[in-house]
Amino acid sequence: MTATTGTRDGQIRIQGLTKRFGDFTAVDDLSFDVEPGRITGFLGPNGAGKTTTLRMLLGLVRPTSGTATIGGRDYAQLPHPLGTVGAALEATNFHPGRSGRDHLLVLADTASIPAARVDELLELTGIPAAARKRAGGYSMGMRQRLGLAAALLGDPEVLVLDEPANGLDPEGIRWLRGFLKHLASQGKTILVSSHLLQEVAQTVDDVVIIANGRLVRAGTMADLEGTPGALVRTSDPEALAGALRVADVTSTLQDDGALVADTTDLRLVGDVALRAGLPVYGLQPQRADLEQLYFSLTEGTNRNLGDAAVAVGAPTERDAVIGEEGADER
Ligand SMILES: Nc1ncnc2c1ncn2[C@@H]1O[C@H](COP(=O)(O)OP(=O)(O)OP(=O)(O)O)[C@@H](O)[C@H]1O
Repeated sequence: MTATTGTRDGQIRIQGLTKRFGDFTAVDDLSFDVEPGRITGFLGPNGAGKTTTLRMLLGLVRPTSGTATIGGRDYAQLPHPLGTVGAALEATNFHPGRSGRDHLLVLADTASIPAARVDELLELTGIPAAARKRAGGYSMGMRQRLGLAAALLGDPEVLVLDEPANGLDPEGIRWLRGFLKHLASQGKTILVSSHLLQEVAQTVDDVVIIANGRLVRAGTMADLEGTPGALVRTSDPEALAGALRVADVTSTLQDDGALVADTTDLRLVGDVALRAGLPVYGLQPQRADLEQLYFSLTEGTNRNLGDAAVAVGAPTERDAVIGEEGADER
């Protein structure tokens, strides 16, 4: 593959990317861009093809067709891979007898990165003391932080993180959010996968949603959430809709009888109702129901599980699947 034209430094460009395993198409003609200085959520149900896409981007799996480039180059063509892209694909199992710090020191040494950088990153990821203990007893959250520190060793302009919030407690998720926002504010390109839109909704600027290996939505989080409105309940919603129209506010009647006015000005809606002599039983800001929206975009597309399992969110067979990967890639 050759360099793609029209891409900027640090921009990820996925174009017509396809991966077939035998008869099975895991990633199907996928195209999207990921921009520097922004956090992009890469979303899809279990088995949608996120990890396979990330592995192609990182040169770990060969695409059947299409390209996945960073700053216009394939991973294999990057002159300084560690300084260009850092990745944490899954919470790695570190050598149990070695400390996390020693693990990073080995990685740093092979890339001629000074040891001081390791300690700097352990501070940044909040594990300076814990990382001196044997990795055998590390929690999932601890392994996630260590994986993040490893990804940042070469101070890369692009960061690719597969389900980084897995295993983090609420405080850890909050910390991760702030940390990623800080890195994005430095101009880094950050691609974060998750199978839950709500988990990343407060973190990401952009979203790329895939299902069955295909793109179903790409855009800003703000666009996905839509324009916020005001949800109002009254005795005669039709009459209130008419009164709002006179005040230049359009509204939509929901199935449950509530009216959603196309404005964030709750006071205006209350005043209009008062002037129309209508009682207000409830008045609140209305935002998109992200869970419902995400479900409607990806409904029934979990390819790792049967339909019943999708409905109850049962654990996945991903580990077994990933274990098989080597066979195909030899
Ligand atoms: N080596 C392989 N051989 C055969 N099928 C594979 C292989 N690797 C992945 N798959 C299939 O490709 C699909 C996509 O898997 P992938 O791990 O990329 O999904 P994902 O979106 O990352 O899901 P998860 O959230 O569970 O990690 C899965 O349904 C899986 O069964």
